[in-house]
Amino acid sequence: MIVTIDGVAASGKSSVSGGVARALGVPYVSSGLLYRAAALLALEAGVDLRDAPAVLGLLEGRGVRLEPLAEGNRVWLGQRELTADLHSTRVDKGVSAVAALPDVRAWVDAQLRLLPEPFVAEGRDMGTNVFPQAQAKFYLTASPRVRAERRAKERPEDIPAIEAALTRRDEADRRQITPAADALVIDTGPLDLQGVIDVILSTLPDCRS
Ligand SMILES: Nc1ncnc2c1ncn2[C@@H]1O[C@H](COP(=O)(O)OP(=O)(O)O)[C@@H](O)[C@H]1O
Ligand SMILES: Nc1ccn([C@H]2C[C@H](O)[C@@H](COP(=O)(O)OP(=O)(O)O)O2)c(=O)n1
Repeated sequence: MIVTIDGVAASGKSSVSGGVARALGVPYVSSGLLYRAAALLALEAGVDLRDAPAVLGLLEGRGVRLEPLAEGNRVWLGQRELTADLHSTRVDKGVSAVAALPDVRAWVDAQLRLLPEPFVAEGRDMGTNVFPQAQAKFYLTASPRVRAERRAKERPEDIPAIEAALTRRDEADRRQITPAADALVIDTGPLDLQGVIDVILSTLPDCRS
């Protein structure tokens, strides 16, 4: 069983996926962390974020691995854990450039398709491109202001700066942010986290374990 939860930046994908996955008793898979790892490695190596062969070389040559645990995803570079470094403002700024590279997307997709079912997968194109066969698909939205207010609790910048950066990233990611035709689109603006999780679980009665 695969459930996909896609959506725009800071719409609640990873928190909601974690809650849904816990309720189902399965792991969740945070695909964006692999794009974030690609950006972090390129930034650390001083590689141009648009240089596909160089970025791919960093990913393939150095053993980047996603560990999709039920309690939270971790990313490893050999023995070094990258997880804590993946949500910095500089990675936020650089990640769309590496995510636009078709070779990097193909590498991420291949990693994800190797994972054993069942799981909840979250990102941008889980329901459209990576797991079109998923049993249930959701797409989370919220206005840039609502998302910025949520993110302001996790980032040092103020709400207008975060809102501007989110809007820029929506624009940069626009190719990847089309909901699957068979996804249920949920505006999370009026809902709290548990409210979103409950909407999803209420449509999944047969998938509960
Ligand atoms: N429906 C919601 N109501 C209030 N806060 C939320 C909601 N969904 C997510 N959040 C909070 O917003 C922030 C961004 O959520 P996150 O799951 O990281 O989003 P994404 O994975 O889409 O970037 C987190 O601090 C999270 O707790
Ligand atoms: N399946 C995916 C997941 C993420 N991406 C890209 C788009 C985003 O700008 C970055 C980071 O994604 P992530 O889900 O971690 O970012 P947010 O938490 O939504 O801010 O990666 C993608 O292109 N395809």
